[in-house]
Amino acid sequence: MKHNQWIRVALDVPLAGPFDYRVPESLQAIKGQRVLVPFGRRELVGIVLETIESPSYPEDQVKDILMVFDDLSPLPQDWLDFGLFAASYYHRPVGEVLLPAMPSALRKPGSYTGKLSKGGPVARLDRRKKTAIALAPPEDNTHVLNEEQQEAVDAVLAIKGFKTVLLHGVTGSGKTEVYLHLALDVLTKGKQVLFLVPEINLTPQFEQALLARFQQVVGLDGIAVLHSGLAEGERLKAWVAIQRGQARIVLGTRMAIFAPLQQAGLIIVDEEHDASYKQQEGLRYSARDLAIWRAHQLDIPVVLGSATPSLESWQHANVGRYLKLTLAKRAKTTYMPAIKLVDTKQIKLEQGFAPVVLHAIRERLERGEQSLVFLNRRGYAPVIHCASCGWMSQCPRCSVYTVLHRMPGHGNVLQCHHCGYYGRVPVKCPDCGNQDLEMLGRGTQRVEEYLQAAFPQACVERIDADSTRLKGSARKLFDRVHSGEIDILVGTQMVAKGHDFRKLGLVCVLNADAMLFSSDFRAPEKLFAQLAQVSGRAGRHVAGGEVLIQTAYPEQAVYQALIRHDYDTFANASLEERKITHLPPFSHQVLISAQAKTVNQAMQFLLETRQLLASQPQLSGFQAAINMYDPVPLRIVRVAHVERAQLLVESASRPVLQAFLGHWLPLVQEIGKRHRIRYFTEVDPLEI
Ligand SMILES: Nc1ncnc2c1ncn2[C@@H]1O[C@H](COP(=O)(O)OP(=O)(O)OP(=O)(O)O)[C@@H](O)[C@H]1O
Ligand SMILES: [Zn+2]
Repeated sequence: MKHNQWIRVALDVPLAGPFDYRVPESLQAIKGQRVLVPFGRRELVGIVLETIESPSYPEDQVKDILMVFDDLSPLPQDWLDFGLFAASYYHRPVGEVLLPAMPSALRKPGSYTGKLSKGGPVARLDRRKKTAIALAPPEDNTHVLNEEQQEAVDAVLAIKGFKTVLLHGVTGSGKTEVYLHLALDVLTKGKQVLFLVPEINLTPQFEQALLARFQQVVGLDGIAVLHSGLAEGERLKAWVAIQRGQARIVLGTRMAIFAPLQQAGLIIVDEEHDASYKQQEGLRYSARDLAIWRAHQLDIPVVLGSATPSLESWQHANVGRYLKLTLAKRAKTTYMPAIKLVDTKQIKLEQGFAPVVLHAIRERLERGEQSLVFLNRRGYAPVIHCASCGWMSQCPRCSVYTVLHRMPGHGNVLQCHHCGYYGRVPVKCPDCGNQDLEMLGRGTQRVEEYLQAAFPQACVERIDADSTRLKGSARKLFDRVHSGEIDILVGTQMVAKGHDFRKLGLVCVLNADAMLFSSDFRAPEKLFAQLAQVSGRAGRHVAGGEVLIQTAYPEQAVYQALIRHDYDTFANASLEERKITHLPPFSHQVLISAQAKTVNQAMQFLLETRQLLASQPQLSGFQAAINMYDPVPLRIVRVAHVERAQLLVESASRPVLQAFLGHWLPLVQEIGKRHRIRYFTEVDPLEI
């Protein structure tokens, strides 16, 4: 047999490639294997994409690969194809998709070369003593499915091959139980289940449920968890178990969509509407959208679950492209919580609280029930201000205010939520010398402090990005909520979704209006989802759940739909508006965001790229079908001394938009090089 001499390799470098190499006689390299190659002055790990007849540049310039790693079986063809699809859809080099998907130990040259490598990371992992001790599985509370749940399970099990299912179940309707029943069926057929959740904080709750239900079926090593909070070794262990087919259930956040599954039978995407499925840097992918492509590729069903589906998914279900299944009732209490609007125009607030809200918290305390105070703003106060001259605490690097934080042991600091800047709190106004600086507004820290003072007998805790910075601290806090130890919980969106708190009777929402007048066309959709989710934490196990939303605009449609628990009407009306205004899901969008020293430079670059549509003959065919908006500065124009502007491109047809990008983006890249400007491309942006 002829020695296959030439291979094409995916490398994690920001260049288009292709990268071709020679395989010396002494080595064998096949598709899907990882290889060590020289690249410039460095050595890199790459993935063999294919063997080729001849390289795409002169043979004498082609270098030899240095090593082949065969400590794992080659990555499967369908995994490579999946990466190639994602790369082409999001217009990124394939190496930037495939390599970052893997644990770093498998793509670092250092883990295979040098004295300490000892046969590479997989061998080291295998040699390590198996420490997994079979603990008794956690208590399982399997439920007999109610009628709605049973119908949903039956409908999914009847599917042959690929189908997207939208499971629209109100909060607390028992979607998890449906997922678990589906998973059991798939596992008994010997297939794998991929289970995506939006947030790391939700993984322990689901991991417990999966262990309880399936540890006997698949063994302790049969469940692998993948998320960005894992230590490197844990991530490697999970990856190896998945690629070897030992892990039967893969639970993870968005990154888990790139798991090298061996025999997948079902993909589940819980809280499919959640923006956390969108990666906001590097490869800006949507794990929800990729899950649908992956299921299609593997010819298996994919279940998207939500109480408040994204309007994209809702529209697909309305026209019959997705199978819509509904859970209209709560599983335990059968009652939805009563949602009431507290009109703040009429009343004087006490530290941001309406008297009825404080009264309601007191009542729940007396009954031994928990209350959740939801406020999407962390820190102590959003800004400090001088009443005599109007000075405000502005970030020196960004066009935003710095937020006052109380740092235990460090006193007060001003912190920028955009660039990470820290500064001292001035003792007097830097402009006029006035010594009475005021705090404006309130964040979670200030609310926590006030509630503790107002209810000294209660256990008040705060869950937000600050209180959970240390590894494991979020889990501890959530455990304390579940155990009932915490009486009043103050939290940001971290606590709003997915959690099944048993003793929580009351939810209070403080600053909902902040999102009401955003320029983003998705703002009402997001607000409805967020409020419905946080409301859904109330009264899941006890009757009499109540939600109090403080607002100065109770007549707004989004609030009116919310108090009636009427997602359907809200979603359909929103879709009508989107249709008239040609917005997604009735059009498809791509965003180019440019960053420069001055916003003018960024705008100039975008204007030039915009003009290509009219000036380049090869783009003229697209003029009728592509709509380009005027470039605009971002709402927060400067972050860390960099100014930003964006250009939105739109088309009614996804394939036309994709074809256009294929022609246009290489020209954009040339202009970018000429202007020496940093920019990124985002297909299907969620925030505009
Ligand atoms: N058939 C059933 N009978 C009784 N209780 C059930 C049944 N199914 C589920 N439950 C219980 O109902 C509660 C809510 O279920 P679950 O957390 O799955 O809701 P969910 O639909 O995921 O809600 P959310 O969208 O708010 O996350 C859980 O405590 C669960 O154990
Ligand atoms: Zn800043």
